[in-house]
Amino acid sequence: MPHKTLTEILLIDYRWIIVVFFLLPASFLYNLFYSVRSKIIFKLHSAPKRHDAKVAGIQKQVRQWKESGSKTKMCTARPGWQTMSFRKPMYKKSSYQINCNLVDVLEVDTDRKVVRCEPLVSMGQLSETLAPLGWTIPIVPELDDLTVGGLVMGTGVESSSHIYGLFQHICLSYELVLADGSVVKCSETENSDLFYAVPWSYGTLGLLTAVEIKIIPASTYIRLHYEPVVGLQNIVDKFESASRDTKRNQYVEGLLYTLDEAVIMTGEMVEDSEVEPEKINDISKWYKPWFFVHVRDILKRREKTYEYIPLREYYHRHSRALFWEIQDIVPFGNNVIFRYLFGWLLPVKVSLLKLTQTETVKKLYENNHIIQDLLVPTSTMKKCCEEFDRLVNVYPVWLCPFLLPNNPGMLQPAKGMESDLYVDIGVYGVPKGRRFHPVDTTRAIEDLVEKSKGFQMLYADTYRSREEFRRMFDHGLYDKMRQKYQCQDGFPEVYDKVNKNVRD
Ligand SMILES: Cc1cc2nc3c(=O)[nH]c(=O)nc-3n(C[C@H](O)[C@H](O)[C@H](O)COP(=O)(O)OP(=O)(O)OC[C@H]3O[C@@H](n4cnc5c(N)ncnc54)[C@H](O)[C@@H]3O)c2cc1C
Ligand SMILES: NC(=O)C1=CN([C@@H]2O[C@H](COP(=O)(O)OP(=O)(O)OC[C@H]3O[C@@H](n4cnc5c(N)ncnc54)[C@H](OP(=O)(O)O)[C@@H]3O)[C@@H](O)[C@H]2O)C=CC1
Ligand SMILES: CC(C)=CCC[C@@H](C)[C@H]1CC[C@H]2C3=C(CC[C@]12C)[C@@]1(C)CC[C@H](O)C[C@@H]1CC3
Repeated sequence: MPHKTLTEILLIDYRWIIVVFFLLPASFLYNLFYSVRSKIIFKLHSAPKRHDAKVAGIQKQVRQWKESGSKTKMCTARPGWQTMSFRKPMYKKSSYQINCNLVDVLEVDTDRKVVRCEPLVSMGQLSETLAPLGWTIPIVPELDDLTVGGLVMGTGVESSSHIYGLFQHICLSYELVLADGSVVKCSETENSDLFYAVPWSYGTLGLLTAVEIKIIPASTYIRLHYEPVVGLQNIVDKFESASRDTKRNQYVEGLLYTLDEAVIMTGEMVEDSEVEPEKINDISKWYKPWFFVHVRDILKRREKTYEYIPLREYYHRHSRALFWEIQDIVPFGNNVIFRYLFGWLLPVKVSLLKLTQTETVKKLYENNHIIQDLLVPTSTMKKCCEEFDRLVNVYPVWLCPFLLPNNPGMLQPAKGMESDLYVDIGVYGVPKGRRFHPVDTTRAIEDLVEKSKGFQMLYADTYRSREEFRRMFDHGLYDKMRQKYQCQDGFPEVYDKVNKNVRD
């Protein structure tokens, strides 16, 4: 690397100074402000009254776009640095941006078992609203700042997905503003073709304005069992059998620490009366070790054990360490002194990290880092883990099972007519293999995923060509919906929003 300036040294080698002294306090204040605001708005019940006016505002903007000659395509005005992806979308600059300031939980209907919310509601905000009422959505993707809109239009997966499927599968209806400015509601029974086409459409069929999501009763604690397993075949067998045992295991997750060693975690909600107080672990308390370190210690001790974790803390267990990505930015972040002094300021907001990363840091990540989630049938899990080990050799690896039902839409299960059990293999970190090349290696991984009849999560870089992309994702229904709702002028195709050339 050429000679670095003092500013570069500060921004790359000592990025933690910026993070610890500026970004952490800023994240804390930001979260505090919005948490208080969200509570007040929810208590006042003012959001539902304002929702229709806000939707009318979006319709007005779409009509203005039409009147201005529909020259460029539309997208939301949410700035690229705020999104939960390593990249900034470049198409935003040249698109007609529609301001969708829809940030509130609208209604919790415990009779119908539904929560209705606006698309910018975050997972942290939603779990914080529902938990005190004794309810939860069945799948809570773990990073606090993931939004309902992003998870519907992209996808969401969590350790309860082996029962409930992906985030789209717990959604009951969507309200959208279409390219002609009209508002439409779709569900399994109303405009069902549109309902099935919306997930993975990345805002290219319409602008999402509200989502109804199923809710289930929530306990205060979950009992989490940790089982260290040695040998890849044993790991795969244990993971698969745990995932298929949906009666016993409400939550299943694996952390693979080497190709041969993993901890498989299974959990269930428990009544307060079942909780053994001496076995409670408040894992998100500021002085506690990061979750993946806690689990690694259990692996080192080869200790089969269990503990009781407050439900919200379990849901957001990977937020504080951004899975394990924060260790590259604040290497001493898990040190006990740091945790006691600054731990309470975590998690740092991904959006602020993105906003303050310099071009050099971005290039460093681009060339020496991988962030990918590969969704493959569990029958191919062993082969995929072996190949990812050969290609990138990054650990820990996140293993999260999910059920893929045979619904119409972009994702078709490998087995054709039947729903299938899949696994999300998440590789995040610095590849140790000397052979790593950002494009060639990612393409090799993508080829393997395609051969395995799997899918790539699209918040991450994709180097597929348009044809390869269309082979991975079934565009049959999507193309029909784009025609039916005259999207050609209004919105780009999914590929034109997610391919590497339109992301910086
Ligand atoms: C662009 C953008 C715009 C937004 N606009 C709005 C808006 O206008 N209105 C709005 O309401 N929200 C908005 N949000 C969402 C908001 O900023 C936050 O993401 C959200 O409110 C944070 O909620 P949280 O309490 O879960 O987060 P945190 O800051 O993590 O938590 C707050 C409190 O919960 C505790 N806590 C954290 N994790 C756990 C856990 N696992 N278990 C138990 N306790 C825990 C903490 O100790 C803390 O006391 C916006 C987000 C974005 C990205
Ligand atoms: N556990 C998990 O499941 C995790 C999931 N993720 C991924 O992160 C992404 C979500 O991140 P987040 O920051 O919340 O979302 P983003 O802002 O990244 O939005 C994702 C896509 O959804 C579109 N979109 C969002 N809101 C609307 C709306 N109201 N109307 C129309 N289109 C909309 C965006 O369109 P536009 O470009 O026009 O704004 C964009 O194409 C998903 O892709 C998800 O798969 C990441 C980490 C963990
Ligand atoms: C559980 C699933 C499905 C995905 C988890 C993905 C996360 C690990 C990544 C999503 C966005 C990523 C970003 C970073 C680290 C990894 C993620 C949190 C950075 C914070 C890394 C440092 C850069 O400077 C900014 C990145 C922003 C996005």
